[in-house]
Amino acid sequence: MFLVGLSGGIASGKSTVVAVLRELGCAVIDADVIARQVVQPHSKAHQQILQHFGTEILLENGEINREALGNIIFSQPEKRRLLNSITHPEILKEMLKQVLKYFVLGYRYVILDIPLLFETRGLTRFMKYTVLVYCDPLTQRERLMKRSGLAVAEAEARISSQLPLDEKRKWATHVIDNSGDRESTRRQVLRLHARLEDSLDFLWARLAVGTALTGFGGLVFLLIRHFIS
Ligand SMILES: Nc1ncnc2c1ncn2[C@@H]1O[C@H](COP(=O)(O)OP(=O)(O)OP(=O)(O)O)[C@@H](O)[C@H]1O
Repeated sequence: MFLVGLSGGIASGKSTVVAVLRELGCAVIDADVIARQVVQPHSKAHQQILQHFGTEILLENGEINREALGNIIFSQPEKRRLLNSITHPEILKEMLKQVLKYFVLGYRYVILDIPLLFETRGLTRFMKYTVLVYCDPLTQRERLMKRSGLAVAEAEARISSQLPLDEKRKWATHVIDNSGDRESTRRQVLRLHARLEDSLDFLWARLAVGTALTGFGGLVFLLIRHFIS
């Protein structure tokens, strides 16, 4: 099995692409969903966040007020680092669990949908391939304005607060251009899926685990034979 990182920019079409991949039966791990799960009440991260940020960042139902927390870390970089040091290990642990689940289930590849994949260089090291869901700047702005009911200036401000898609494009091994209609995007996703399914890269992980299990089994066998003889 191998890992494929997927990312894009605001309103570039990640959800649209992921919907097609899920429809094809692909294994997709959504980092955003996991980031929400790991801070649910009674979790380790929830308790640590409370310890460091106080009860004022709680909603009435006990959940973390993401907007309030977002405002704090936006203006205080050291708080952002603190929050990341609490949540990132938990997110990675959960992702790893899900990757293992899909490995056991026999999937050839797993897609990790990670919003800041290209900004977090350390992560791309673990990906065999990286996919950028691209959209030309004008279309991206138009779709964002329509979807979120924003004025031109607001949409531009949100887009320019991110690393430009043309910059991310340089880092991606595959690009899905979602500037056209949905059908064109769908065709590109089908082609990409076919290529990834046909790739023999998945064999390396199976071979490595197979070799390790055989080695471990052999060791156990030798130990048993040693102790009963
Ligand atoms: N090919 C397309 N043609 C027309 N509209 C599209 C197309 N792709 C996406 N859209 C629309 O553009 C908007 C953004 O798409 P989508 O939600 O897939 O992007 P996203 O990258 O997941 O966004 P975000 O990360 O900001 O939530 C949505 O309203 C969606 O319906």
